[in-house]
Amino acid sequence: MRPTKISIRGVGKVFGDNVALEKVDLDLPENSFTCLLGPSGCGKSTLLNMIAGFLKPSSGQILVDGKEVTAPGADRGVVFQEYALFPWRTALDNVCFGPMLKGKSKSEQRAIAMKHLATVGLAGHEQKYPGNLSGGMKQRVAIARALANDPSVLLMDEPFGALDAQTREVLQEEMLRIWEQDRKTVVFVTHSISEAIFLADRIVVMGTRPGCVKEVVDPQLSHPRERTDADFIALERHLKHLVRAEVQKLGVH
Ligand SMILES: Nc1ncnc2c1ncn2[C@@H]1O[C@H](COP(=O)(O)OP(=O)(O)OP(=O)(O)O)[C@@H](O)[C@H]1O
Repeated sequence: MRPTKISIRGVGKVFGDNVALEKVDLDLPENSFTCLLGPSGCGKSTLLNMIAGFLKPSSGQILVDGKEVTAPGADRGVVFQEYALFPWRTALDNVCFGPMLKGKSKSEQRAIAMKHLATVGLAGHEQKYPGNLSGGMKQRVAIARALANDPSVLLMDEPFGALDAQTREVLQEEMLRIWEQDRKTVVFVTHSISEAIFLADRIVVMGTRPGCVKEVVDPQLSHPRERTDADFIALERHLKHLVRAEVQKLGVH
């Protein structure tokens, strides 16, 4: 049994009279790759933002390494769907930003940034500005930027949601390679059932009204996972059924 890295204990979140999440209990082991899957509005981003420390739970608590999360911290790197890069800084300078805030020297910043840009396949593109990078490349920079702080937890909110299908599959493979190399604890929000099965060793299916954990599935499939394998398809069918039931609860068909 791996030690628990992130412990979510009886967590609820209300926004005014909207109960976004109710009584969420989850223990995520160290080095695990968890996907939060579920229909729009079930509270995936809210849960991720609470782990990140951007939002506070209305009830319950979230612990990382046994310590309650009360604010954002460098131990938790975050990657959003909308790249969130500084357009006026080169790829290199975007990635240098975290190490700079940590007080690293210019040469250290550069060495760290070069290393992580190479990890995400962007060696040779360091001096390009975000405006001259494709969506996939921008997201690679965003991942490198998160990795440059050497967080032990990587929180990703639909990071590949804005990419075309082909680029998305390539980045999913890259993400697994990075995770296998680095073994961070990853929490990854997605709408895509196939993305969740491809990536995760734990899939948390969330339900709606109020947002909650509906089922936790640990795909026992070896990597690399093939989307055309019978086991992959069987799990896809099961998850589709679960998610569809939640969508139908919302009256959105
Ligand atoms: N800052 C906020 N203020 C008020 N309500 C909010 C806020 N953030 C989220 N909510 C509400 O909380 C609920 C959960 O939203 P959340 O964005 O976490 O869901 P989600 O599963 O991530 O959805 P999506 O897949 O569409 O991104 C929704 O009803 C949403 O309207």
